[in-house]
Amino acid sequence: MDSQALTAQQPNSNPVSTIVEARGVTRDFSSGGGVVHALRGIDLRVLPGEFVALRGRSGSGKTTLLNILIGLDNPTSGKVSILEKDLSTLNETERARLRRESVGMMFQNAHLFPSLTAQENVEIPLRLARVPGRKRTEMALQALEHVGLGKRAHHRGMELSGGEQQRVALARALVHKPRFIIADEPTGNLDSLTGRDIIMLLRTIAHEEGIGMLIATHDAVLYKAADRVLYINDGLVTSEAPQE
Ligand SMILES: Nc1ncnc2c1ncn2[C@@H]1O[C@H](COP(=O)(O)OP(=O)(O)OP(=O)(O)O)[C@@H](O)[C@H]1O
Repeated sequence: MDSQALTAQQPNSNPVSTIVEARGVTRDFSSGGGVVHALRGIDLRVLPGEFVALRGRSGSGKTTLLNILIGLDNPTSGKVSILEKDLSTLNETERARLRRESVGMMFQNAHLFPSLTAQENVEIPLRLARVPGRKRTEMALQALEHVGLGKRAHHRGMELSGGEQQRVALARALVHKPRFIIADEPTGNLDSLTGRDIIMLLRTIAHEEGIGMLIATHDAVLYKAADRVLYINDGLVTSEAPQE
């Protein structure tokens, strides 16, 4: 492994008590001559090994919050830390590096390259982190084994079922051994049984590997499986369901 790939793994070994924290986070957008207060003072914390669901209606601010929590967008006010590092103290390059090294992401769509094999898809973040070829292959195969897809490693994205594609996406999110996984509706395109398998897999991995996971979802199975459910309503997060 080259020196850059080695440095890429170092932050993942520091012990921390908090994976991600938001304090007083607001986000205003200018829109049509007015201002939209998308987030209105959000406080939350995800601890190592916690599997947390984020529940909220369309337009409640989930995507805005997720983007801010991984430093893809800036809050209007308030503070966000990942692995106890205040994101406002990092420049764009440092944030991108923190994401590459410590954050895994999943979405409703697996976003695989259809003509690449499962293994090649999982190797993509390792290529970005400049992990050399043989090590890359070893890590990708290990991640695919981990999600129960060792036997599909050489199948192309387009030859896999929806559930298998989402497992490949999970292997890709896990391959660089992140500390924080953020997911936006990861079971949204799956039938309920396949969705349940993915949820249980995510939960087991969070608990066994101490990865903090925050999953925005409308999936009732996920609310039940979660260690905690956070509710987002009109730009505010609470631990109690809001009054309908
Ligand atoms: N770039 C933007 N400019 C103006 N308003 C925005 C922008 N992005 C989001 N908003 C507004 O902020 C609020 C929260 O949007 P957000 O996309 O975070 O909601 P969401 O909970 O993710 O919704 P969904 O579940 O439908 O994806 C909405 O009122 C939205 O219209």
